[in-house]
Amino acid sequence: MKPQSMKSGAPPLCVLKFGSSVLQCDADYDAAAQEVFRHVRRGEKVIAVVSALAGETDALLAQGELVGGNGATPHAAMMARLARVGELRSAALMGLALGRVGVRTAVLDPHEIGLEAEGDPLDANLCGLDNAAVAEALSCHEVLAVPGFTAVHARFGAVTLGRGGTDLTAVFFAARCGAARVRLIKDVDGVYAEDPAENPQAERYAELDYDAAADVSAGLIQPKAIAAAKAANLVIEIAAMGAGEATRICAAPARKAPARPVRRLRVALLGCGAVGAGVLAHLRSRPDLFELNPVLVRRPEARAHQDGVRFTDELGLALSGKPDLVVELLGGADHPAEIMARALSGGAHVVTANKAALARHYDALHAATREGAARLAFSAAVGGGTPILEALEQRGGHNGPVRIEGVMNGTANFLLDRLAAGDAFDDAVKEAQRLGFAEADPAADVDGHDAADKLSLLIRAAFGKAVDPAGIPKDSLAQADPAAVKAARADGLVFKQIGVCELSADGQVKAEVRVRAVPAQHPLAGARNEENRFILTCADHSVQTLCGKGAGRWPTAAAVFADIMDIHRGLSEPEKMEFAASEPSRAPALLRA
Ligand SMILES: NC(=O)c1ccc[n+]([C@@H]2O[C@H](COP(=O)([O-])OP(=O)(O)OC[C@H]3O[C@@H](n4cnc5c(N)ncnc54)[C@H](O)[C@@H]3O)[C@@H](O)[C@H]2O)c1
Ligand SMILES: N[C@@H](CCO)C(=O)O
Repeated sequence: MKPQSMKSGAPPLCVLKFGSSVLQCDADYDAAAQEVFRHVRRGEKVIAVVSALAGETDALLAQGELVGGNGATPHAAMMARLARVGELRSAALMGLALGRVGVRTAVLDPHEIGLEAEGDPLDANLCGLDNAAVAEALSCHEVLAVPGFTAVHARFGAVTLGRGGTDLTAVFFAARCGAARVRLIKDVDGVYAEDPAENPQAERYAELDYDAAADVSAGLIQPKAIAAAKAANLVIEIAAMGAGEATRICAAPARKAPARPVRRLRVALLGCGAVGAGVLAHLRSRPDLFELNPVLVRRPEARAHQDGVRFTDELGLALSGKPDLVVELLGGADHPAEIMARALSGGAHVVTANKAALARHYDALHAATREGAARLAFSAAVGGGTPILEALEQRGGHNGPVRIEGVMNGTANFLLDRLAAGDAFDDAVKEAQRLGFAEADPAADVDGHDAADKLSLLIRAAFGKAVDPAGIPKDSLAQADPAAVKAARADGLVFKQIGVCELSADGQVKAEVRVRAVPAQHPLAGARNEENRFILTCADHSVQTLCGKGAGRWPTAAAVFADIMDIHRGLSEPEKMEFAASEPSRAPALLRA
């Protein structure tokens, strides 16, 4: 296979393959989306190659056998058409799961990207890909989700690539598109000398060469995929969902990985509202990694029983037993800041989405991280599921950002959209509250305070300067005339709440939150509903635009949980830190003492 790199200067491309061993039920698409999001927030573009849900291909083949076999030999090409249905469905489900998080995703079937195969209809080999179609999809989406296992055949139409063929699809995409990484995600954390299900003492490889991998990984990796990787001199990683470490299959002698028991972190979750409930669901999906303290809520008696989850209204109980990690999702500013500072100086790591507390108590919280040698992570505090803080970290240093302009409050954007559609202001506010976008006091959204808090965090991250959010001039949406907002459409204008901050050559920072009409072609004009959009301008005049869902349970919980997983990986897998150093930068909001 001849690699054809994506355009130079483009973000690194990563191919992730999700096999049936990690797609056991519908809820697993959520975990897979979280895994994809982890790479997206590092600034990578992702091709997600998916298998069918576990058991689905067998069920389809059995059905085909019953209908077309039954004493006769079923028609191979017909069987291939039937067998691929599970993957087509799975790619669409993956797209839906990513859409919930707010990651811009294209789902394309083989005929839409010229993915061609030749040979036996049930055991075909890949031979062609329309690189331009892939590049186009990735130019306006962060993720391209494609079905594995199936391709287009000149004679038979649709064919399949043999059992385990999704591995081959992933390797083929990586080789043809010049991916920086191809990771096959399995239900084991790498390749072992023997099947660890049969021998729990079996040793895991850190690295091994293609031929040795083909010998020991029968049943785990499709042999055709290993051969294709060898021919393309491509490193394949075999890893578990959420893991940092992987077995690397490459042209290197075999090397075993040191045994490293996975550490379960004790987590104190404070707050179980719009965001907290989403984070609780994520934490509960990984009982192997997290042990939950009683969750802090206002009315524990009103909580429906959830297996294994206890609720409390006592802060002391929620923080009992020296938790490793405190997740603060209460809202408010001063009280949560006090709780976080105490936890940090006591050595617990903290993850929060609370921009109000961070903007007001930034220095005190950072002093506490140093005191307790703990980490404070807050990716969700700006942009919700839009990784703007990560992008700033990645673009830091010489020629870093000098101007940031954006739609950074999802509720305000939602309200302006509703006004433009003719809805009444109060009804629109109620709807934003129902959807979990608005702050406990929606005046924070309406009057620009929330956007000002976010600007102050962006200014810290981009320019390293302290700006009091109270001193940032702001317009209130309440002053916008609903009739004018609605009428603007006819003139090709769209009203937006826009936050801007700019660093001048003499080191001064200017910031403001304005409600103004912009032309429909303006890059911020297209932000719909709770979407956030940011335009970063760097000192070298390069411009980057980021989009995503800026508010709501799932996008925000995804960012919070991604911070939690980063902390877990950092604590459990020291080797990962070395590994990460050669990768694009990690979450910026992850501060280390
Ligand atoms: N909702 C979003 O889209 C979003 C996005 C990004 C950041 N955030 C931030 O995340 C945090 C949580 O937001 P949310 O939307 O989930 O708010 P929410 O009001 O839905 O949830 C907060 C929960 O904490 C509980 N709580 C507050 N104080 C408490 C106390 N002293 N004891 C026990 N329970 C208490 C509340 O009863 C509520 O259930 C806020 O800081 C918010 O600014 C929210
Ligand atoms: N209320 C905030 C939540 C996300 O920070 C918003 O609507 O943007």
